[in-house]
Formats: sequence, structure tokens, C-alpha cells
Amino acid sequence: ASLQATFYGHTYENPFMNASGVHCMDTAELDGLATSAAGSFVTKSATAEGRDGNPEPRYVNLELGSINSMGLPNLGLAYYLKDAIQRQTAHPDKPFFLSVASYKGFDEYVANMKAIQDSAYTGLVELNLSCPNVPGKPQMAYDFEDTEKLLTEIFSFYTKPFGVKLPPYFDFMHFDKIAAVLNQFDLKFVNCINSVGNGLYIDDETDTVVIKPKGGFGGIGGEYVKPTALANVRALRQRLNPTIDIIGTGGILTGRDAYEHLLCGASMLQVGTQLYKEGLGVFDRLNSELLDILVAKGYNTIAEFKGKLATLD
Ligand SMILES: O=C(O)c1[nH]c(=O)[nH]c(=O)c1I
Repeated sequence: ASLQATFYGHTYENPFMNASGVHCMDTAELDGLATSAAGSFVTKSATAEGRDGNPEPRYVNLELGSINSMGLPNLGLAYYLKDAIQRQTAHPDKPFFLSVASYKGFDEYVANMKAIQDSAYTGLVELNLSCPNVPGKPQMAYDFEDTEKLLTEIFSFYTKPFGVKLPPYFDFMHFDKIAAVLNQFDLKFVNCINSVGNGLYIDDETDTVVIKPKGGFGGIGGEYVKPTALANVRALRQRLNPTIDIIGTGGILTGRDAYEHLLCGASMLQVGTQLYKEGLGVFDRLNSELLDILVAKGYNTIAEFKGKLATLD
């Protein structure tokens, strides 16, 4: 059996990647991912200028997951573009993803994509429309009109392959609306989901919140979010053009979680909280556990069961 994953014309050894934000802040961390058992990797979401991000504590591991309000700390788009161009030249056989966001909103998204269009980087971009932790800034992908406007503007000049990182949606009307917007464009993928925004965790000894920014409100990841992540992967797969691939993110701790994301239609799989907790060895374990599941079920490839979730009709 093989865990090979085909995605936008490339065959990866396996579908596993980091989730943007974890173990991907600088060249050293990215080198760690590139030499790990991960099939691919993605950079920390970049803004036009480097940012310190929110005051600490801003990330806390919890028994059932994590809470974070990092506030988009990053080394700035120029840094990641330089690294990406060096990397694509040195290892043209190992494509990866460049994540880009915006601190200031619509115009910065456009400017950042223009900078990538004008650069020598030719690989995949993950356009992050779902950062929940910029005080005072609504998530772009919760505004369907603005998202459509932004994608229309970007596609008027951008000719390189890219996809979008989406927040979780919780209503069939919203699944329908975001899919109707995205199906208008030649997107290569969508990544479902980003953290579940603005959760609140209270320390049971101090009766206090555990992160400093935003009065303790932060994005939730880990076991807490798997049912929501699976639902978003499944709902978007059922609604999006087949030309748009899906990256499944959220609640992947074991090979079984990975298998369930694939059943819902994911092609690549991103690991955030569990990578933070376990380190790069998580990819060796997940590959081994997922392979055991294929063997136990008599599958030779992921294609044999990808998207084949059964319902009770
Ligand atoms: O606070 C962050 O930096 C952050 N945190 C998240 O949970 N998702 C995101 O997309 C981002 I850009």
C-alpha cells in the first residue's frame, strides 16, 4: 500500500503537512519540515511588513487541543519570498506552499499577491482569508461579498496557482454561499479549516483566562474541532467544482483522524496542534498509523476511498 497523494499535478510521498503557523516561522523551522517525514509544508502566513504579533501568553496547549491569539507574528513577505525562491531553486522536486495574509485588510491582500506575481516564485500560494486574531479586523472569509470582490481583483492580474484557507462555517446556507463564490474562480484548492475563532478557556485553579490578547479569546484547535473540520471538508467537497482540491485541517492527532478527513474528500492533510505538542516525529507516527489502516482495510491507494464517506440512506 502507498500513501502517495496527488495534488495540483505533483505526486507527494504522503498527504501530511504542517498547518500554517506551526513550526514554520523561519528558514530553520522550514528546513526541519523539509527534512521530516511530512509530504509537504507551508510557511507562516506573511504580511507586507514583519510583525511582532500579540503580547504573550498567546498560545497555550490544552488537554483536548490548543488556544491561540498569536496576532499574525511573521518576518514579512519579502523574507518568505526570498526563502521560497531559494528553496524552489535548490529543490524543484519538493513543492511547498507559501502562506499569505493581510494585517490591514483588502488592499494589503492585493498588494501582497501583486508582489508574489511579480516575484520569481512559481509555486503554490495559500491565501489566508481566515485569521481570527487581528483585533478589530473581521475575518475576510466571513464576508462573502468582500471575498468575491477580493478574488475578482486578484484574478485580474494573478496567473500563478493558489488556493484559500477558510474558517469553519456552521450553517448550510454559509456552505452554499462560500462555495458559490469560490466556484466562480480558477482556484487550485481550499483548505478547511482554520482554527475555530474566538473560543475561551478558563484555568481551573486561577479562575482566569490563559492567554493575554483579546481578554483571553482565541482560535481553538485540536480534538475540540475535528467534527467541525470534517463537516467543512465534506460540505465543501460536495459543493465545489472537482477541479478545486481540498486540504483537510483540524483535529488530526491519529491515523484514524487522517483517514476520516480523506473519507470526507481531503487530498492533503495539515497538522497544527499535534505537531506543536509532539514535534516533527508526529509525521512518522501518522504515516505509520494511516498505512496500517489502509492495509487493514485492503486498500492499496488513498484514491480507492478518498471522498467515499457512507451515509445512512
Ligand atoms: O494569530 C495568528 O497568527 C493566527 N492564528 C490562527 O489560529 N489562524 C491564523 O490564520 C492566524 I494568521
